[in-house]
Amino acid sequence: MNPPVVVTIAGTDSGGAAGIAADLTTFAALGVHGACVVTAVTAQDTTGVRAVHPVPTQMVLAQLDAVLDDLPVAAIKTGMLASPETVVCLSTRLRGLSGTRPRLVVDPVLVATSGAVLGSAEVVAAYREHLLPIADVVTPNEDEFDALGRPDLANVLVTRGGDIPTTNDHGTGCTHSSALAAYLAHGLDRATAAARADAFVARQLHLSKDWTLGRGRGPVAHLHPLTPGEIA
Ligand SMILES: Nc1ncnc2c1ncn2[C@@H]1O[C@H](COP(=O)(O)OP(=O)(O)O)[C@@H](O)[C@H]1O
Ligand SMILES: Cc1ncc(COP(=O)(O)O)c(N)n1
Repeated sequence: MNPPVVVTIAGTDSGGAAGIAADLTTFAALGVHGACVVTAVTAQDTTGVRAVHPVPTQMVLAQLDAVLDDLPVAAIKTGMLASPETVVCLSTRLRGLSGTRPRLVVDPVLVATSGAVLGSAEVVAAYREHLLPIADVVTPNEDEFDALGRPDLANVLVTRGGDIPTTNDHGTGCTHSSALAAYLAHGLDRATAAARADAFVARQLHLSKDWTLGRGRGPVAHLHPLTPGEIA
């Protein structure tokens, strides 16, 4: 039987903690086929974001069209969108989809765990006007919820850390929204999918809580360890 297909529309993180790396590894863990549309390349590590190179909006749309024209997409997750043009054009493309619309999870990546601002005021305005209204679920953290002007919308699910003591939490927001999209693609309702996504992130945070990778906020684990004999 075919696995459900989920697309992430997001940026890369050279440190492998957040963005596309987090999304595709989460999809693989949760039994969905992951496709990816890259919106920006970041030079980033556990201590912060050094540089951002946005992918031109036409190239973002070309990637998305290639996926949507060929694969039966059950769900889409958006992460870092990098430019207001990308937010607006993407929203128009998604709104115009015919047939059964994929479930849409919008993680409005505006502030990184390191504190770096990843979305300008123009990006915020474009989210509010174009993307939030068509999402099934929007998953801002507290800072992003504030940046968006605390929208009073039924589809907004504000995420708030948790009680696992760890500094290895870089990539948790991406992992959480990807897990939510994967569970929706499997057909779960929103409340169940959200609860399962919380549990999935907690499991991964447990795996990485004692790691000492990098000098800053280390990565949440993307591993799903096989037994030692299966690995090497
Ligand atoms: N320390 C933690 N303990 C348990 N769960 C956590 C922790 N940090 C994050 N999570 C889980 O990850 C989700 C996203 O976390 P959040 O800190 O809001 O993400 P980000 O700030 O990276 O966007 C939370 O809703 C929660 O389910
Ligand atoms: C490319 C990219 N996408 C998203 C995030 C946010 O992730 P986090 O909130 O865990 O820093 C990030 N730092 N980089």
